[in-house]
Amino acid sequence: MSPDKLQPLLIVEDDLALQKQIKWSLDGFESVTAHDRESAMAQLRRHAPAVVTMDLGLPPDADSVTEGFKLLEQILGADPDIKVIVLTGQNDQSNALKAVAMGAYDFLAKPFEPEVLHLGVERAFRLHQLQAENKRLQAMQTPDALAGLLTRDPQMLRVCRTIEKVANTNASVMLLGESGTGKEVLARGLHQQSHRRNGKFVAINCAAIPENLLESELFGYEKGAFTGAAKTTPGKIETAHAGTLMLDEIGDMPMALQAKLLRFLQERVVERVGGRQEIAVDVRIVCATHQNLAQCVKEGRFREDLYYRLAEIVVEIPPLRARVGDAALLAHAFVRRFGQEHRRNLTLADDALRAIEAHPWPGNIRELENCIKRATIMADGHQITAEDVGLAGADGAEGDRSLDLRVTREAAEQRAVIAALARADGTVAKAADLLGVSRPTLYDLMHRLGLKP
Ligand SMILES: Nc1ncnc2c1ncn2[C@@H]1O[C@H](COP(=O)(O)OP(=O)(O)OP(=O)(O)O)[C@@H](O)[C@H]1O
Repeated sequence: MSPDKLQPLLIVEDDLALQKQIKWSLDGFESVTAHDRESAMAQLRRHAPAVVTMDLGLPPDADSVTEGFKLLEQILGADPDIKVIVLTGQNDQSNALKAVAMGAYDFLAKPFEPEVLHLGVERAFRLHQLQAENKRLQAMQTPDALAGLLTRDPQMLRVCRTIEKVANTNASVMLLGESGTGKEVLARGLHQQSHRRNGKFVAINCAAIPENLLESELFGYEKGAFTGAAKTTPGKIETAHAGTLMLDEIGDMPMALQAKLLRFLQERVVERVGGRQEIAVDVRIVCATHQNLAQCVKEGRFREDLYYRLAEIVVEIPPLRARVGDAALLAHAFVRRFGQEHRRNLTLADDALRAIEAHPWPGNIRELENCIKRATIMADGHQITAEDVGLAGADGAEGDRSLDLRVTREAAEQRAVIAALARADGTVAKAADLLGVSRPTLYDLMHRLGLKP
């Protein structure tokens, strides 16, 4: 099923005779029409066209191009992938060029040959379809370095894409997410994906180390710098030279050390405790926290200047309860992993799956992992039951986000397909049964939604 078959052409033209003529010359395409900016935007919301042809001179002032340019801006603001073909007056090349500079796909001077218009529209549809296909394919892939990270949730897949995109830059990355959401997995993935960095991945948990030791852990110390400093020891920053340093729970870093870290980020040199020599270090910093750092800044518990140094790219990681279908997907994977470890062939019973899907998982993936580990030990037979996972049912009521029927319908379809595939552990025939559709229909849906089994 091609999405462009569902996405029509929108013809915006205030001269009704000309509108008819354009529609007629493009009768091979499914089309809808509009005569001014307001009706064009209403049609855009209703039909999500892939291609738009538009006149620049639109009412209330059809002799000027003001409304046309406003409309062009609004269309591309709503969806930059829409291909807009601008129809201009005979000697209006400057406006045509301005439209293209604003992002229009092409222009055509009136009066135009119907065949030329037909060809332009056809090419625009083809390009739109190719780009959409490309996007779908990209969205389907979790980057190799993140191969251990399981997800089918669109928001989490976007997080993976961001990690992949920023990997080969030097930008500092801040990972924000609840405990157990996979911040360390992502930080390691970022490091592995970064081909420029052939040094080590070094992680330090700022909350787990007593304040007086954190400085020497980070910056290292010279022999004799303090009692017990028996030999010169490089710090974590130095150890991560040419690699990546992960500062976990950065929100817990004491103020005095925040100042020292800021100095390092500005000057990119470290001085070991008790040392006088400045050592240049090239390191990519990834920090993570479950705290609301912006709030910590407001409350004066975290330095604002350090925050901006660290937060060049901020990545928000959704909690497990907000990821569509991931609880079941991960549960199946953990059952396989722990089953193999214990040499047992185990599967999840339906009641266990339903309990897993309904649970809010405050401890996120780590909690789920532990829960399945325990359940694989508790299970008597080949099936893990709801009792083995030890979860009380909960209702997963959700807030309603959008009232746009098309968007809501598509979102509902996507959630149902992802959830069915997850519950069926990727078996398409079983997922089709759960959804009450045929297998080919499900394949079509998966293709359209960019989902793999
Ligand atoms: N998407 C995922 N697929 C598979 N395993 C995952 C995924 N996300 C996290 N895990 C696993 O869950 C556990 C917790 O992940 P991780 O330590 O990265 O979380 P975290 O956010 O850094 O937690 P904390 O804030 O408590 O340090 C790890 O064992 C990790 O391998």
